[in-house]
Amino acid sequence: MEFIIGVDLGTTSTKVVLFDLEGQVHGYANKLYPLYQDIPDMAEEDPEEIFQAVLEGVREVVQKTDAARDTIRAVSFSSAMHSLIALDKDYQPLTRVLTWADNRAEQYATDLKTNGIGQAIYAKTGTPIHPMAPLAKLLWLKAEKPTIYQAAAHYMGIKEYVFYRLLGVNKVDYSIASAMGIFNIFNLDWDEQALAITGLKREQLPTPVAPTDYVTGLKPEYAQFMQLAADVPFVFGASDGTLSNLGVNAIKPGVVAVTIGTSGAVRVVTDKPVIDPKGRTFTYYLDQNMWVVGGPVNNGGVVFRWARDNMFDAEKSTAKLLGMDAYDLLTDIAAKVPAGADGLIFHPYLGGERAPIWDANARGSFFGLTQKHTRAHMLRAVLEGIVYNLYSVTLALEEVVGKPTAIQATGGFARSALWRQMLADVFEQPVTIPDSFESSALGAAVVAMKALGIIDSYEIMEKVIGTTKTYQPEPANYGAYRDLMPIYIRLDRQLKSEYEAIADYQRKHVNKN
Ligand SMILES: Nc1ncnc2c1ncn2[C@@H]1O[C@H](COP(=O)(O)OP(=O)(O)O)[C@@H](O)[C@H]1O
Ligand SMILES: O=C(CO)[C@@H](O)[C@H](O)COP(=O)(O)O
Repeated sequence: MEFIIGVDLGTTSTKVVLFDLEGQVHGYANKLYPLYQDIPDMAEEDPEEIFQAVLEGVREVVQKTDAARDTIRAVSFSSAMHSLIALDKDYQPLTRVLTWADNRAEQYATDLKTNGIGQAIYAKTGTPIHPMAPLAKLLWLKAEKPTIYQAAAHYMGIKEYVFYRLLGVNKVDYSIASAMGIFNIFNLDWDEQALAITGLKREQLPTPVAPTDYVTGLKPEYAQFMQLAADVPFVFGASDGTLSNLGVNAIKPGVVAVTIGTSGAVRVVTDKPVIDPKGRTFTYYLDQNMWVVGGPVNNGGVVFRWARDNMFDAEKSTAKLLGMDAYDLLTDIAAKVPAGADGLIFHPYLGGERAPIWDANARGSFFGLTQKHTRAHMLRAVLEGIVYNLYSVTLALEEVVGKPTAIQATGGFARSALWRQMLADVFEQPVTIPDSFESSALGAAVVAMKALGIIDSYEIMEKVIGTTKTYQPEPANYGAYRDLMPIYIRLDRQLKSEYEAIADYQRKHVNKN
């Protein structure tokens, strides 16, 4: 039997999955690392920790399974988008990884929006103007970290860094490049205007290549450590979001992929870039004539993680004693509360928010608290709030690409039966979820199949997606959501004017160092 390894560089962990050529999973490793958020708006990762996670994850998967090293046809990559590392002339990092969740470049994104340059650049790059993107991060480095900016000979994202360390190449796939805010999606090259305003020379950036491009020449020490043949092809692959659409087979018109990982997103594939006159949606490259259009949210599973770590310490310890995953224990607790959390509404904007409100100053809140509400209600409201938010993104996306005909979902949230059902209930539409929810890693493996000529089109997804389950909306639940959703959306608008004030307060008074 032959295998392909799919590696997904996520925000808080790297997943390594061993697939056979039919898409069946034969091995899995998940290596966690911290997201450093020491001060408000900061969200960094350590490139070395991620590199080690890749080495150890691949080694574990190869060792644990009976995959002899010569049966591995390729290693292919998926990666979180928008990451940026500045490096010196010897390719030594001068910064940690600035991630999509890092909002420190907020002012530079706002300036671009107000002076009109932003809209012009968005129309060519397809990346919404926002601190998430390297475009704004570069302007922030230039203005606020001049020593680093002056010393930086190279800039790259985390996937490019991993490739550079493993194979000594400096290339970026079109998909990751198209999420940087400085890449012209119409000629698949760096955008001159974006280079001019950031002051970058194209030599400072990796060479753009197709996701199906690959290289060989793994450095001997890493080949030995990961127990891989030195000539195994490393396929560049693409971004996690675009690959996730491929991995859940949401590639036909109208089929929407909803992801809740650390972040979240709602996406649909189109045959050409779609530019929203209001600048609210992204268009990222997946393949020739395949573009992924959608809205990203900051506040996906990371908000459940916050609730677990800050409100449920005792339950975390109990879960540990019982040998259970704390998330499972917590979703059991939330399941005991009725749909709608007895009228408690939670806005999940702990990390500011991108789609649908595009406001980095947005902050979270509970609304409707009474004496009746318990921590269990708050927990259920947290899970519901994350889904309400994604539903509002879907409504906004409808304006740009039309109504969804089917919904496929994926991401860490899919481990919870309660959360899966909640998605179908809030959306009031059947939701299909593959049993194997590592859809970005599967997408990466399928890109490798195309790269190696094993398949010639992505039509194969129908077969390799494996077993799926469809969740039907439950009438006993969706009545509550129908009533609460309009209140959630109205509140959103009413709170808007206060977000800036509270965010300003926090920037001035909370953890200033
Ligand atoms: N058993 C579980 N039940 C519910 N949610 C879970 C469970 N395990 C993980 N999650 C959610 O999935 C999120 C991680 O998603 P995942 O897609 O694995 O991560 P990444 O964004 O790093 O790729 C966590 O923050 C958590 O909210
Ligand atoms: O934020 C986005 C895209 O805008 C995400 O697609 C990131 O790329 C991170 O993904 P996860 O780690 O949350 O899965």
